[in-house]
Amino acid sequence: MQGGDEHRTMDKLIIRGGRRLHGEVAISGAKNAALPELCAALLTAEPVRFSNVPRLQDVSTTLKLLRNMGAVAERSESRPDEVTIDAGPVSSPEAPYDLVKTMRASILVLGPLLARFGEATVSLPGGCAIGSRPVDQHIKGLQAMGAQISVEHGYIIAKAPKASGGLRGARITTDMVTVTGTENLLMAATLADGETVLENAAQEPEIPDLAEMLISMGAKIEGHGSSKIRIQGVAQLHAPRGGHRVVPDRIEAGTFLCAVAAAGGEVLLKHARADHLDAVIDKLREAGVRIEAGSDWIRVASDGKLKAVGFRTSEYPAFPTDMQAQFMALDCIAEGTARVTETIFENRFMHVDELVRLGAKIEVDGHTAIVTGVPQLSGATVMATDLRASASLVIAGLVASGETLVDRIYHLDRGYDQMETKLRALGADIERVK
Ligand SMILES: CC(=O)N[C@H]1[C@@H](OP(=O)(O)OP(=O)(O)OC[C@H]2O[C@@H](n3ccc(=O)[nH]c3=O)[C@H](O)[C@@H]2O)O[C@H](CO)[C@@H](O)[C@@H]1O
Ligand SMILES: C=C(OP(=O)(O)O)C(=O)O
Repeated sequence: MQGGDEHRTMDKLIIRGGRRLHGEVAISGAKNAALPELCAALLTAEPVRFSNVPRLQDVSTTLKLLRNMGAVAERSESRPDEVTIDAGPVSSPEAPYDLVKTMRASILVLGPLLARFGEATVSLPGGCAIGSRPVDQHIKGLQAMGAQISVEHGYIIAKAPKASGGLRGARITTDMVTVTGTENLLMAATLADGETVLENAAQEPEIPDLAEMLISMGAKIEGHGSSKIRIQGVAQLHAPRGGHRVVPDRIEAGTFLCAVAAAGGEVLLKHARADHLDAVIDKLREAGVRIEAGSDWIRVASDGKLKAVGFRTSEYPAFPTDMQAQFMALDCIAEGTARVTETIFENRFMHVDELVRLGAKIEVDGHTAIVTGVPQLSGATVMATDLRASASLVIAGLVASGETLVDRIYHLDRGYDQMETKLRALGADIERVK
């Protein structure tokens, strides 16, 4: 899937490897919480204030999408982590292909639009480098709530007219655990008539964060953070009193942990939630990385000498698929052999060929990659293929000898808030070139 403004699509990163990382880095708000939460502002006619919103291309795309529908969506100039969305004036509950194609999370407007306006027309999200990513479970769940849904000319056309009672509560068991599917149905259910029970719900920390925001808007929700969420629909929602603060990004934090583990050094991650990263931290410790943590900080220290550690991605609280590529970069330079199995997405090993260009030894057999550590990677030109693949190549570049040029970093800009600036402040030799 493509992403990024025209002027940034050509940007590249040049990394000269071999520097240790030292100092402090502030972790930003979570992309995967901010995106559904910005969409949740569609559920009320009152202006919603957000803080700790990361500066990401995906956030800009979401704001653009909301404005396209008639909302007033602005980032504060004086406090750039603050965003206000006034969906009062929304006149056109439509998400066109041009905006949706760059970001799969735009499907998250479907539930809120249908719940508040009784209709929504949302383009099917485009294909993506990590697998086919259908949205059948979102559609199935909304149909169970009484929506009439058809797919015409690439658009999901959904109707649940208020005059005929709108959405109604239902018991929904999704075929698999789906993060954005759970979020879409959760948001839709807040304004449905009666009780909705979501079984097999996703438990990723971004879901309780969204649920807490919805509760502060007047929604009645129980069980969020477990696999069974119960929602009693209410007639209308208001803006969260005092605004909503986006939870810290556990994947950005995990990426910095891996960067320090690989490059060596000692770094304090501020505003980072170790309790959302248990599986990753366990594996890092197994690899020989030293980690201490408090309620909102993590300290990581590494001498760069790592043991290869195998892992298997799965739903939260197990090892996240969004950390698979970054951790694989560590295994590439560790001692021994590791078995990495991807169970969430069908095609999420696109970084393998690029890591191999840097000298890594990896064999892929179906959903499993066997990684044999090598003593040293060597810099080369590589191409980012998706968001986390890009981060994996940056980590590899930090330890490779000589110069690594990472092309197509618009993928990185979708989901990392000023990654190269943060790395440079820690001592990395990294620069963005146009
Ligand atoms: C914006 C956001 O939060 N993105 C995250 C979200 O993506 P996203 O919510 O898209 O991922 P899902 O949890 O929905 O996908 C899990 C699996 O279910 C399949 N599936 C999903 C829905 C559906 O209707 N039908 C279906 O077959 C998918 O193809 C995939 O194989 O969770 C993923 C899994 O943790 C993360 O990698 C993404 O970073
Ligand atoms: C796959 C990811 O995001 P998205 O669902 O937005 O494509 C990700 O954050 O790694």
